[in-house]
Amino acid sequence: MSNKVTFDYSKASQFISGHEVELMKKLTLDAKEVLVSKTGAGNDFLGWIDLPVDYDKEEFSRIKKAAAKIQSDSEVLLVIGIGGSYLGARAAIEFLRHSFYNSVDKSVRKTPEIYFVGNSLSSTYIKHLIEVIGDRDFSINMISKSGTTTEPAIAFRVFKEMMENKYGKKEAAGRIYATTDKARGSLKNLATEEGYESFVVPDDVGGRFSVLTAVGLLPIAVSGADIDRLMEGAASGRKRAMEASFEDNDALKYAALRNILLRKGKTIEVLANYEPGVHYVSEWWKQLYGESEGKDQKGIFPASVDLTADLHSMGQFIQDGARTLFETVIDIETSREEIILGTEAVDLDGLNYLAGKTVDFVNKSAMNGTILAHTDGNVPNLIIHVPEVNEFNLGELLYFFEFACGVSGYLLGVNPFDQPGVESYKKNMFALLGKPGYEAQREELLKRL
Ligand SMILES: O=P(O)(O)OC[C@H]1O[C@](O)(CO)[C@@H](O)[C@@H]1O
Repeated sequence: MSNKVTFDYSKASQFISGHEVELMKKLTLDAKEVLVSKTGAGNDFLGWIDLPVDYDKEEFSRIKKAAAKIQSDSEVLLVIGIGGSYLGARAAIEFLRHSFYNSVDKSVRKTPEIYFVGNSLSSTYIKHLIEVIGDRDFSINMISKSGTTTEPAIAFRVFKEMMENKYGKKEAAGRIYATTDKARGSLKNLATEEGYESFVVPDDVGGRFSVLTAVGLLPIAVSGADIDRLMEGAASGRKRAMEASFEDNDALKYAALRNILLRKGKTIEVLANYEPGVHYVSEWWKQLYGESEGKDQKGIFPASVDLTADLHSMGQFIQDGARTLFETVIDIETSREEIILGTEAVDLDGLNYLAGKTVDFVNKSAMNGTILAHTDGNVPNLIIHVPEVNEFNLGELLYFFEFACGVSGYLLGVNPFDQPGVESYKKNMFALLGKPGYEAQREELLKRL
């Protein structure tokens, strides 16, 4: 067992031969060169590559100070944001902290409850969250790179009003933290006008690559996780991705393997986990790969399953449905907690054969059995081994996925750093809402409804 996050395609050997990897190696190394020399499409959005070793130290220490203040004066933190301004923080907190973070006793958690909002337009969700906050002290971290995204802007309007009613405008301003562009956008203007403490999403870091900026770091720090170790892990992931030869370079091999499989008709990648705490890492990964690669009528559709739960729902399809899938399993090698099964005097549930074994042994047996079953069902299985759950390993894992994504996008022949397709629904929504400037589209759409 390695003490690093590693990529393993040994279980896919019946689907991919050595010479295919050899042929893809050259293309992959070329794609890596395009990425690191910053000569490819979207090269003005490559600030994430060096972030783990070259970040704003002054801002990093302000993030820690702000986190300490929120921990000391708030029972609840609201994190308002969507997509890349939401998923990284949630992924990290759910991965690193208690499975029942918000409901476990404060003496165990020791930090504020953290709720995410502004990632839907549900008035029910917002109203219920207002009830959860009740009359407790709270702070807001409003996150939007553009500063104009509708979902978080709507939530912010509601919770800003709630906060100003509770504390008055001046004290409320001291409880609102804005993470946005350094100069542009309505959120930046509002923050300057109202005097909110502000953190920057660098111009050259796109939303889905921003988890290691203040976007992710402030909420993660409030949760009590160690952001220094997170950055150290990412720096280690960066060193390996930038410097290792192809044979020792897990990020490059992952990019190569998924593109070999795509060219064999495997157009869907299912990211599978066996730990509920990994669920939001998959959600973050789906945006990373979906927005980066799904364009020009190309790409691998990123899907995810939480196992073993989904073996009892989606398992049938993975085993036996259309053979357009490959699976990438995130294997958390060492469970954070251990439960040893006891012996029953009368073996009514028939589980005495497992007495003395750990629940994680059962989980790993399910995982290993499933990898073989799905492989037998002609679903190539790739595996990412994570030795244990900690900040360092998460940093390595996040960077591994980001670097592989950039390389994979260039292998596919797309610009991995834009997302033109997300504008279409926005235009229609603005037209239907009656936003000034959208009058002509509104008439057209109303006729079609
Ligand atoms: O941080 P912002 O500008 O609110 O954007 C949130 C998300 O919305 C998108 O722009 C898509 O509309 C994503 O790329 C981004 O992560």
